[in-house]
Amino acid sequence: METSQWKLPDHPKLPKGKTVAVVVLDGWGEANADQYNCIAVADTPTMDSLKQGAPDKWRLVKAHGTAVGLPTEDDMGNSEVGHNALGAGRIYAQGAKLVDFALASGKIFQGEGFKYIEECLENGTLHLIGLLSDGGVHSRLDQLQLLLKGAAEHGAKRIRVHILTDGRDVLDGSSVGFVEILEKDLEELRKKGVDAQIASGGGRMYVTMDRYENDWGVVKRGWDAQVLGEAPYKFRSAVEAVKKLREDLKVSDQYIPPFVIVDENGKPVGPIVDGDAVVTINFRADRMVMVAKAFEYENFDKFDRVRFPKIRYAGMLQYDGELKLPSHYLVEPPEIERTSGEYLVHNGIRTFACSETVKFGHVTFFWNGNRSGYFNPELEEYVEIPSDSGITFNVQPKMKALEIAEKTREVILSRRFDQVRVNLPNGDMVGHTGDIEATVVACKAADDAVKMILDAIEQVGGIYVVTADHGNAEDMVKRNKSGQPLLDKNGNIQILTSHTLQPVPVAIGGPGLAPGVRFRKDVSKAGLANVAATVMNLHGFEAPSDYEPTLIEVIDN
Ligand SMILES: O=C(O)[C@H](O)COP(=O)(O)O
Ligand SMILES: [Mn+2]
Ligand SMILES: [Mn+2]
Repeated sequence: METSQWKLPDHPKLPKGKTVAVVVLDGWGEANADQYNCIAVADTPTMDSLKQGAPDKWRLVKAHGTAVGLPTEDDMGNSEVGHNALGAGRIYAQGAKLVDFALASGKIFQGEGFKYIEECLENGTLHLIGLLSDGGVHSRLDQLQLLLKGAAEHGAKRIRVHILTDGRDVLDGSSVGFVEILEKDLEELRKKGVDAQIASGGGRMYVTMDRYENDWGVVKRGWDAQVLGEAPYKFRSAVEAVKKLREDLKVSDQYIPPFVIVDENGKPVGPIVDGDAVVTINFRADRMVMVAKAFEYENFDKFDRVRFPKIRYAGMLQYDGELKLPSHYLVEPPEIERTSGEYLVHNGIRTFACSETVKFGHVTFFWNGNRSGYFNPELEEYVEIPSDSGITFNVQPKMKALEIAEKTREVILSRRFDQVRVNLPNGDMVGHTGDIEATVVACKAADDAVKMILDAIEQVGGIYVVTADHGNAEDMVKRNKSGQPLLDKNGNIQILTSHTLQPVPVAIGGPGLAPGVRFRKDVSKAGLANVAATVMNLHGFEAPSDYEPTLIEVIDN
């Protein structure tokens, strides 16, 4: 786009030059207070005081389902679609939906990506690697089932599936059932003469699915099992593997150690070798970028791959548009362009973004439409506070909230930036562990961090926008349709480790907020995508006309 096309019109009423802090509390939804609502249980005076501003300065917006480009209203929100919507200001059909379309129409098998791997199907093995659940956040089992069927119809003679068990976007313990369903499908394929089997597995948080280069050891464990056929545990069947490892090691689905499936002679059934095809079946980007690098890059120094087989590799989607990674993929990713961050930088807004490693890409990569890197390094600075690695965050529920807030405060007080954007991960990362007590501590830590940031905004006469990307910590129990907690067969409540369908708050304020600014009453169906235009207004600009409408209006006093 030409420089002149990036120019945003001045807002008729709102001034420029105010520091705007945009704070995203990850996994912070709104729900009725009870003992499983960790936000309500926690001491959160700052967020409570923002709520007092309703309806003019505090409101709820939708953060799940079609409001963020997901297939149905039963789809919970997630960080990718949430931050995409917050940053892009428009609703894009997201990966989950695009893959559904491509499979339903059969176009997936006509595209460049499938044609590329198809060449290996005659003589090589097709390996499918990915998250095995119906969570719909990173992947979906029904999509894998359709891909398996279609691949066999298009000539795959030997298929190996490398599973990653979930328990994070779905209930812990549900992985056994998903493996059983997959095994049935593979058996059907075998009856049709396709040599199809599960070859390896492991829990998603311990094997393969690391993100933002927090811990390459995770990807290495996956590589060893999937490519080299080496793992500390060997089983004849994946159902047995998952059941036994859960029981013997007392681990949850997310943390099952790597295992390989072996034949009657103890030989791994499916290492990846020269001439094979590999497809990573997840549509979501963040936790696939690292493994994609391992499969795609000739020069790679993150761990010793031992063997780098000559394969044809494709992603379900292209995971990083800037790096063009991977170079082959089955489905075109959403083309998220002209994000608010890019516009604002073109209009001279000096931008700072910060989180700790586990969410760093959320306020940079996802915010900017799945694009890594700066738009203009002279105007932007992105700071990553290193996360602890190798731990589950219930043992450190405060995570790096204090460090993020301190850095943000320092940057606000320096007045070097016009927009200061942060993600506070606690409610989400600790919520995913299912540890209710720790999640309460996490929510308080996030609230403390918000306070520090708002205090700094107060000092510089700035403006704040506090919001969240989807729910998590506000509901930690699986419920029936009438909202009652569900019990398992032993009478214990079923802990909900996943996100929720709840709306999230948006709060505005600060001494720099022009008098007369308040939330409009006429955008009742607002979602996260309405936040971008709102933030642009607070910087003194009108949003582009195709953006979702702003949430605010200015009343003449
Ligand atoms: O990747 C994860 O950790 C979960 O599947 C979703 O969490 P996020 O969408 O908040 O990152
Ligand atoms: Mn999130
Ligand atoms: Mn999450």
